[in-house]
Amino acid sequence: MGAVSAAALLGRDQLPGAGRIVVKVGSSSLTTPDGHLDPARLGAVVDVLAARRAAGAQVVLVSSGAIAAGIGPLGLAARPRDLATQQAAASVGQGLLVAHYTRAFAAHGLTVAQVLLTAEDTWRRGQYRNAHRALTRLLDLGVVPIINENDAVATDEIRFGDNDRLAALVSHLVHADALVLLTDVDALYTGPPSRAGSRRIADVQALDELAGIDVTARGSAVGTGGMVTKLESVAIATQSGIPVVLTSAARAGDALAGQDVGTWFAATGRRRSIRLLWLAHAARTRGRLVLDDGAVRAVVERRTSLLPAGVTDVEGTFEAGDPIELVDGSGAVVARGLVAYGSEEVPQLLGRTTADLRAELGPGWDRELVHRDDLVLVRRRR
Ligand SMILES: Nc1ncnc2c1ncn2[C@@H]1O[C@H](COP(=O)(O)OP(=O)(O)O)[C@@H](O)[C@H]1O
Ligand SMILES: N[C@@H](CCC(=O)OP(=O)(O)O)C(=O)O
Repeated sequence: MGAVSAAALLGRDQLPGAGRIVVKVGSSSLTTPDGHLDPARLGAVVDVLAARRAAGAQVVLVSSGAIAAGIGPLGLAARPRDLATQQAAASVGQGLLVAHYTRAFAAHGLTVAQVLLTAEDTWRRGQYRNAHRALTRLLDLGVVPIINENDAVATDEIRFGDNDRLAALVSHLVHADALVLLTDVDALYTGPPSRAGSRRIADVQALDELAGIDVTARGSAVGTGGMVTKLESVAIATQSGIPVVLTSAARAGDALAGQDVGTWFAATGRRRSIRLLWLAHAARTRGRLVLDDGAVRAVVERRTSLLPAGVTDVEGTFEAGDPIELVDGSGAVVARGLVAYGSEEVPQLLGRTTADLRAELGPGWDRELVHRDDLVLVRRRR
């Protein structure tokens, strides 16, 4: 089966031929407003995916809904806001969610697997390899993996919170041919769908075309990121060569059949490092390094590593390997990177040449603060 496509799908009409797809379905498409699973709507999504499996495609399902499905059984009045209660609700809801999926897929003769991931599992090398190996083996065995974030163990700092970006990283992880984002609106609109005059956007060749559209309106009471995180997900996928279709769960069948529904986002880039995609679009940074003008030019124009000599200040608390921001003298972010030292070690290095540091502190202290392979530039608004 076409695990790694030679070339990206060029349009929605090629979707029926996709060999491996990742489908993400949001909480609002699976649950009732009073915090219970809606077996009819869940079953409708499963019917569409099972048909796709029967046609020979491999399908990975990224399903939200654990927290929303835990609200009713726990007798909560609304979606909890604090992390501990969210984790409790997710732990209750996740079991119910997978029980429903297991039954619904079994009715089509299909076996499912539950895979719970944290953000780090999608980009840290060791975890990434394990997740990749497990998922590809499951797909080869004909299983439908059902992925969710491991809400019960993810802390506030490392948590995605929404599954949109997780789905894009999973698409990269499994070398998907396409990502399908299913939500409670049938497409991306020029403004909030409820506002008169908002129009459906059918095709997006490059995300720059979306300047000016309004995605700020909050979504459903149970969903998390609204359209903002969906567009971040689209950026991650399309920039690494994976096209995206965004539509409603009710239109999933039509979308997978290649019909003119939803919004099609063309692939714009080629497959690239998942670590850098995560760093650019999904990582929560832990601190900042302030760069002098020479260091900004070196990093931005000459794409060099960041050396301690060009850094004037350090903010925040972080450990070696953590994501941080690189800012210029005015505080504008110029890049994001994985820092090679902890924040407690940095002050003694500032403004010093690597030769001085080696002479005074010893070998190992002359390494880059942020290596160029661990840097992504942030486009600055002029
Ligand atoms: N420009 C827009 N086009 C379409 N939907 C939008 C737009 N701006 C905001 N939204 C909202 O985004 C919501 C979907 O996000 P969300 O509730 O997080 O869904 P899910 O639970 O499926 O992840 C829609 O209900 C819609 O009201
Ligand atoms: N992991 C969480 C996902 C949170 C969530 O609501 O996401 P989404 O509906 O995709 O915006 C859960 O299963 O509840």
